[in-house]
Amino acid sequence: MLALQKLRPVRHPLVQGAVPKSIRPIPQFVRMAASESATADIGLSSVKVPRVLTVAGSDSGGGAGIQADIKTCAALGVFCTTAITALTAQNTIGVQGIYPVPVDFLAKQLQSVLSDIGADVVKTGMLPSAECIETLCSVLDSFPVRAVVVDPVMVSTSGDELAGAGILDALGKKLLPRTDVLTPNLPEASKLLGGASVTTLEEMRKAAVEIHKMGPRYVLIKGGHLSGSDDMVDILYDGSEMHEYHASRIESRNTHGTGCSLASAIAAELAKGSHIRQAVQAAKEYVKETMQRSRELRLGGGSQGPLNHLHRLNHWESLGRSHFKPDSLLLYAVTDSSMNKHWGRSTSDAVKAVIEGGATIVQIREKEAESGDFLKEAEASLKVAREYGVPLVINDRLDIALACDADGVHLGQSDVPITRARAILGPNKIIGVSCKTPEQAQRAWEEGADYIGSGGVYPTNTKQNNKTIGVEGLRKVCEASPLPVVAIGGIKENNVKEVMASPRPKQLQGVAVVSGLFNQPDVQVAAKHFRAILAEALDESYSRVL
Ligand SMILES: Nc1ncnc2c1ncn2[C@@H]1O[C@H](COP(=O)(O)OP(=O)(O)O)[C@@H](O)[C@H]1O
Ligand SMILES: Cc1ncc(COP(=O)(O)O)c(N)n1
Ligand SMILES: [Mg+2]
Repeated sequence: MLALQKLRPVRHPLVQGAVPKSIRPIPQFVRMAASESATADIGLSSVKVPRVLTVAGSDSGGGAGIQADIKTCAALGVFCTTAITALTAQNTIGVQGIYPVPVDFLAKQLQSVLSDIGADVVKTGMLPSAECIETLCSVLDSFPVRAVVVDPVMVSTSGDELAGAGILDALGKKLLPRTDVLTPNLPEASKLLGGASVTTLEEMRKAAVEIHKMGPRYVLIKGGHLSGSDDMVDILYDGSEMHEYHASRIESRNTHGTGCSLASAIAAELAKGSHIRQAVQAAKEYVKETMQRSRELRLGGGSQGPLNHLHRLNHWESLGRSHFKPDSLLLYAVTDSSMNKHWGRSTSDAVKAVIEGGATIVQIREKEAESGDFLKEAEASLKVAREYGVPLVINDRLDIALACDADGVHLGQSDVPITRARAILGPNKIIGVSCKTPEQAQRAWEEGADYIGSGGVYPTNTKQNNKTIGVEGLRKVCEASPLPVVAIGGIKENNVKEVMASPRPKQLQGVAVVSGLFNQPDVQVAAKHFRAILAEALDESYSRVL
């Protein structure tokens, strides 16, 4: 039984002297306030849940605004109430419309929450007008809270204006003196300083000192807009000391709402009782982890994708690929009909033998055959692969892949664009892409590929004028995106271990082999050899880790 905590008397405007008519509370609030003390009298225990009230705009796209605040608070174990200042129509492309909420209705929302549930910390986001700021300040005077975190949202990451002219004056005169933590991004810091340049670390430090003079107890200048820097550093200034919070830049299209999420995470940590510097550190960690876990999220077609705030509760990235398992890239058999003809076997026989030897995925690759023959070969091979439950993809030819309902397709850089292939094949087919460079890998990921084939790692004669990238080039491609990677090009029994040696990029899943499997008298035995060598290579790296 929780010890009955002495409930703070509800400080209600009616007992606090005159309150401007525009925000005089409606009588029933008085009853609700009284009921809280009634509960205390009959001894009901109550768990003291940390509470944040967010006063911000609604982002229809779900990534920023009160949506980001609610999810961030939920992820951090804090109860979040809301007072909506504006509705916005926005998505991953930008802001298409803003509808400010009438300020008297903003006042009603604030009173409803603060006169009943109350708040430990208030966090503000989009405040579209000076009247909105004045209304908030009046209510804060009547319902004081432990801390006020202000994210001075004026320009969204997508570059859209989110606050009307004239709010700077109200912000400076009314809200900043009531602010405990102010969290401007670089464009917002510049706006607060009348357009001064805030684009370097040194200028961030100077801005923190100048903005601190406007009244906030702490200023946190966020460095997410630092261009050309791999260090996403934020600077916290308390009037005497500067504290820097560093993080490596995370390459991701999903950065919408990062600022809102950082500020609401700070508010949540303060509500849980952290000191400001601990709160900022914890919030920075949360945003970094959330960005990392959101990289693979693909929602919307614009460049401003949302974060997966509740990534600790769900693992969408694996859901997104239920049709494809990265470890199926372990031994990737690429058929070659001329080799199979040379050894007197059909492609489907070769497919059966290589799967029985341990191949984990098969690619039917035909550069010469007529479409009709290619389709027949693909259908016969697919039938075999389906019997063993091994995925089978078609090289280059989207039409053949569609015609035989293959499990997917493998595209070269000059083939049908990934987005078109995805639009045609749908979300449940496998799309692999050949990539030689980090840029190609980044693009493959952003456009929705499931895996990357990278090489040629070694010189090969199964593909004409194929630039060799070496193990180093392979690793650069691996590290450029979260996509699983299979190494290809001149892979033989005697160099598999070099390719798979540890420390190995976590994206590298296996090797693709052509002549090492099919220019052999016995395909099944060849596949078994590759599987044995891979097992040693993986075991070695595992044992080395141990
Ligand atoms: N690409 C990135 N990689 C790592 N951290 C980032 C990245 N972009 C922003 N951040 C961090 O996210 C937080 C929000 O910063 P920022 O994006 O500048 O705010 P806003 O969303 O208001 O523009 C800061 O802690 C910043 O350092
Ligand atoms: C309703 C609303 N509030 C805030 C932001 C800023 O979000 P960000 O700058 O992180 O994209 C936004 N885009 N929409
Ligand atoms: Mg941002």
